[in-house]
This record gives sequence, C-alpha cells and structure tokens, in this order.
Amino acid sequence: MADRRPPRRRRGSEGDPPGTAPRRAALRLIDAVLRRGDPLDIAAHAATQGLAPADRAFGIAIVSETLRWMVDIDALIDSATAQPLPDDVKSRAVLRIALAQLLVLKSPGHAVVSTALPLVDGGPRRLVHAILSRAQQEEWALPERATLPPATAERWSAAWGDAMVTAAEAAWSAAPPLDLSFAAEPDAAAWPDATSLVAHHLRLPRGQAVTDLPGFEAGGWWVQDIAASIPARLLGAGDGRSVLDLCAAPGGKTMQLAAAGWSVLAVDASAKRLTRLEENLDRTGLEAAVVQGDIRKWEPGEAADAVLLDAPCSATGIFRRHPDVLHRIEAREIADMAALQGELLARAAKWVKPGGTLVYATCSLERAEGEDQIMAFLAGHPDWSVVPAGGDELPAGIAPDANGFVRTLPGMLAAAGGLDGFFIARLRAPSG
Ligand SMILES: C[S@@+](CC[C@H](N)C(=O)[O-])C[C@H]1O[C@@H](n2cnc3c(N)ncnc32)[C@H](O)[C@@H]1O
Repeated sequence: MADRRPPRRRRGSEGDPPGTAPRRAALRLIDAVLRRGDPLDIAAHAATQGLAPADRAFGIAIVSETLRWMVDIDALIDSATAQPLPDDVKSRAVLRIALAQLLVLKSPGHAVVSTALPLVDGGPRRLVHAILSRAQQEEWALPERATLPPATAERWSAAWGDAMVTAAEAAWSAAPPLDLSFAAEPDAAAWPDATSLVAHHLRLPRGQAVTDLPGFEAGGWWVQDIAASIPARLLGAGDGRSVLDLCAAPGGKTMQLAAAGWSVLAVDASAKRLTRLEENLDRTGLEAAVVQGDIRKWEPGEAADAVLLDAPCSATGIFRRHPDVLHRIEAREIADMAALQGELLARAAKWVKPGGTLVYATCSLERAEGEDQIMAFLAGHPDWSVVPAGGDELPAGIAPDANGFVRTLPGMLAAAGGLDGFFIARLRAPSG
C-alpha cells in the first residue's frame, strides 16, 4: 500500500530558499564572534567554508555591517517587542543580520525575509516575520553615525572626552580609505586618484581591488594604514645598522625598515603569520632575517642599534576595519594585554645597544597600552629618555603630545579620511 502520509518537512539547509547559504554562514559567524569571542577574520574561514567567493564575501559583509551598526539595530528591535528578546537567542541574531541587510546593504526585502525565516529554526518565526515586515512598512532607518557599544563609549569618553567618542562614531560609520606605503617615493602622476599625506605614502579612495592596482606584482608598495607607518618612520634611515623588529608579522614595518636601509631581524611567535611576512618580502623583493620565537623566552645573540616593539594589544585602534573588536574586548583583556606589553617592553629594552633607540607601538586607543605603559617604563628606567618626533617625520596635522609621544585619535586628519588609533613612543637608551 502506498504511504499516504504527507512528505516530512525537510529540516536544515536542504530545503532553504535560494540565497540562504551566505546568511546561514553569517549566522554562524556572528555567533562565533559574539558568543565565543573569536576574531571575525579568523572565524570567517570556518564559518564560510564551502561557499562560492561571492557568497563568502556577502556573508562576511553582512556580519561586518551587523557588528558596526549593532547597537542601533538592537534599539530598533527592542522598540518593536513588548519584552526585550534575550541578547543571545537565535531570533535576535537572525533579526540583527536581516536588518543589516535591509538597512545597510539595501538588499531586497523579499529576499531578506525569505532567507531569514528558515534560520529561526524552532524559534518565533511569526515574531521575526512581523518585525521585518514592520521595518519595511515603517521604513526604519539607522542614525547618521553608528553608536559605539556602551562600555567602549564610557571608557573612551573618560580617557579622551566626548568629542573623541563622536569622532570615533563618525569614523566607524564610514569606509576607511586605502593607504599604501612605498619602498621608494612614488610617482604621483601614475596615481591620479591618490593623495600623499607624508613621504613614501599614497591614499586612495576605498573600494579598489588591491591586486588590480598598478605595480602590485612588481611589489613596490604594500597596504598599511598611515598611522601604522609612523613607528618605523621614527627610526629613519638605517644606513646598514641593525634593528630588531619584534612582533613583526605580517611585516608592514619589516618592509619599511628594510626599504629604509636597516639590517632587519624580524621576530614573531606565530609561524602562520610569519609565512605571510615571508610572502610579503618575496613580493616586494625586500630582505630581512626572519626568526620564529616567543620573545618572553627568545633572546637575540647580540644587542641591536635599534629595537622596534609593535606589541600585541587589544587592537581597539583598528576598530574601523575590524568592527568585531569593540564587541569582543573588555576591561579584562586590556589589563591582560597591558601586563604582557610591560613584560615584552622590559625584555626588548635589554637588547638595545647603549645610546640606541627603542620604538614602542600599539594599535590601541587605551591609555593602559600606551601612555601608562611608557610612563611606568620610564619610572623604572630613569636613565632612558623620550625623543619626541620632529614635524618632518609625521604626516601633516599630526604632532607629538606634551610628553613627546605620538597619539593618533579618531577625528585627526578627518577631512582626508582619518587614520587608525595608535600610540608610539621613541626612547633613547642610556649611553653606557
Ligand atoms: C600588532 S601585530 C604585529 C604587526 C606587525 N608589526 C606589522 O607591522 O605588520 C602583533 C604581533 O605580535 C605577535 N606576538 C604576540 N605575542 C608574542 C610574543 N610573546 N613573542 C613574539 N611575538 C608575539 C603576534 O603573533 C602578532 O603577529
């Protein structure tokens, strides 16, 4: 006898409408970032496995924009429910990524809704459907500037003032430009869309495929935010002298130092990141000795004329490009990083020749990882001195602070497209 039971509803991804796969990947990815605390760029690989390149890029774009606008998207969701949905339920995650598609990426409403509902699984499909319908009927919109997560806004307001928070929100809401560092001074005529803010630098509008830009294969330049280029600039021309490039991978500063004539020994704990450093050296034809080592234990055979310590940090200064950072980093991580930086700095200082130079840098907007770190170092090493940057060493519009440190903040160079948040100090070792 024929089986007259209705066919069972297919579960999981098999019965999904077209276009659901990148959204499913986006849901996995945002879960990895928000629940497990994984960095977006690391989690993206596993979450988007098996997708075609365009779908993969779309899934990652959904999550990036969701994270950037999440505080404002959550406020819209909460305005539409009698009781706030718990922060970690799947329906909120589905609504977050669906609203980012509607309101930021401007995806067609029918596609957003039809691909969102299968993601809710056994959750409140009717509620999700009702909220997404309402968003379209009422033409919900996001504010002009993406609101920072409250803990970050509070911390930065206390450290830098409310104007910095407003500038950070403006910076977070706009795609940053593309900065290139050049081994030799570029021919500006070959780059009609570019502007130069300092020697060996060009800035291009966002949205260009890096590998299609002129000279990519020839390797005369590499992508590097202008703020990230300042630490190596402060070491000037090497003239064959030795520099230890500590925490070097993927090698932006290694390439600058090699191009400036330093004899570079690049050290990093991560084999994977050192592979990228070596690929970068291969492409640019620049030379450096490369060593894998954890500098809490590793030691150089001899002291160097200069040491550059680009210390691991919270990375809150690169929040424009990494919108997951401000959702993942909490006070505890900042304190842990500051303790590690203090340890690395004390070791790095021992490897500078008498009278030599130490540059310390972090891509952080936390004083604990910048100003406080160097003030504590100087208190424990009173025979070391700060060597403030000269005006010609910095991009126009950036000047050392009252202590002689370089601190880049959101709002600086705003008209030109801004720059990442960095702290840089140049110190001189006692002469012996
Ligand atoms: C800010 S990134 C370096 C960026 C690099 N200087 C550049 O310009 O491309 C920090 C680096 O520190 C490395 N690192 C973290 N802890 C370390 C340790 N204990 N010893 C050596 N390297 C470490 C990480 O692997 C990471 O590559």
